[in-house]
Amino acid sequence: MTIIDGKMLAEKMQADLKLKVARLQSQGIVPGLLVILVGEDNASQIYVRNKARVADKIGIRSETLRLAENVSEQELLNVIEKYNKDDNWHGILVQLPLPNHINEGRILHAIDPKKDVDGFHSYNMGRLMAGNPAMVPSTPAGIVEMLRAYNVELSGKRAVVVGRSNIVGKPMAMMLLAENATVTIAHSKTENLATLTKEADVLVVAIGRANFVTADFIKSGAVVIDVGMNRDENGKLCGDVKFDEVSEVASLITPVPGGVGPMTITMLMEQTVEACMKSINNMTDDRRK
Ligand SMILES: NC(=O)C1=CN([C@@H]2O[C@H](COP(=O)(O)OP(=O)(O)OC[C@H]3O[C@@H](n4cnc5c(N)ncnc54)[C@H](OP(=O)(O)O)[C@@H]3O)[C@@H](O)[C@H]2O)C=CC1
Ligand SMILES: Nc1nc(=O)c2c([nH]1)NC[C@@H]1CN(c3ccc(C(=O)N[C@@H](CCC(=O)O)C(=O)O)cc3)C=[N+]21
Repeated sequence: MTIIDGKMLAEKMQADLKLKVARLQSQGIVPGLLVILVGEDNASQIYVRNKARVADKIGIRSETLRLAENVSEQELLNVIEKYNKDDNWHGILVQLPLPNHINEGRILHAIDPKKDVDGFHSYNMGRLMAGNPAMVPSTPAGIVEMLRAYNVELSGKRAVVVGRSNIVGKPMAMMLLAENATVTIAHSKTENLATLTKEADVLVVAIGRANFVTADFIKSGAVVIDVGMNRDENGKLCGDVKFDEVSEVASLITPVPGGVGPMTITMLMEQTVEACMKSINNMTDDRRK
């Protein structure tokens, strides 16, 4: 069994990105990422801090806009509109979850699809579904990168994705399909879940249930990707997969921490740089017109 080292792969990609950003900087261009955080959710605070740290390391200018828990939907929409128009910011990200009084869909739709570095706008979701992706969600994109780096064959293989959220499960299934895997999506209503997952050559678990997936869910030699970010009964960070026993059955497995998480952040940075480069090209195109 081999442990997929997401942290190391992420650091390697960050080093490449840093060079790319340095080249842009030498032309006087600095990619900018604006993160909007509403309220005081503990986990969100940590993720947002991690994003800012990685952005800084790569040379991306980032700012975290902190809004009060009770900010109105209209105020948040106004803020987004302001940054949509501001050419200094190439990426805009609204950290999820949002407080209940705010309609998440309405907020995500307000972000200019060109600046939607999370890939959550339905325009970008549609592009992914149509097989012509533009901005894509960073978690599944990072997983595809990891599978590629570890030479995991996907074409013709059985892939099972457990979880059907718009930010992980659904886009993950689309990306695996694009790699010619035979894809099944499972969720909380799925019957005989372990029988289904036992057929998977590649199993992606994104449900948010600490240590839910045990060795009896796993086909011998399967590749297991654990997206979960949970706290166990001792408050320790853990995934959706019981690592100790599943790693005995799997051929490749991601750990938590050090697996999917660092890749998520890195892909977000890559899309920010991408958005910046595209915006420059568009400006040049406009001048040519
Ligand atoms: N490492 C990273 O970069 C990231 C980690 N995460 C983590 O991944 C996990 C999932 O996140 P997210 O997709 O946003 O979560 P959501 O809560 O939005 O979705 C969870 C999904 O899991 C399904 N589910 C829940 N319980 C079960 C069960 N017992 N059996 C089968 N399916 C089940 C739900 O089914 P149904 O639809 O029927 O309710 C739902 O589709 C969380 O722990 C989150 O913190 C998330 C994003 C990035
Ligand atoms: N608009 C939006 N975009 C997101 O991408 C987004 C979001 N909202 N809301 C929440 C989820 C969750 N998420 C994680 C990112 C990094 C780690 C990460 O870096 N994890 C580290 C450990 C972190 C720690 O020590 O706590 C690791 O796995 O090694 C985890 C989870 C992004 N999300």
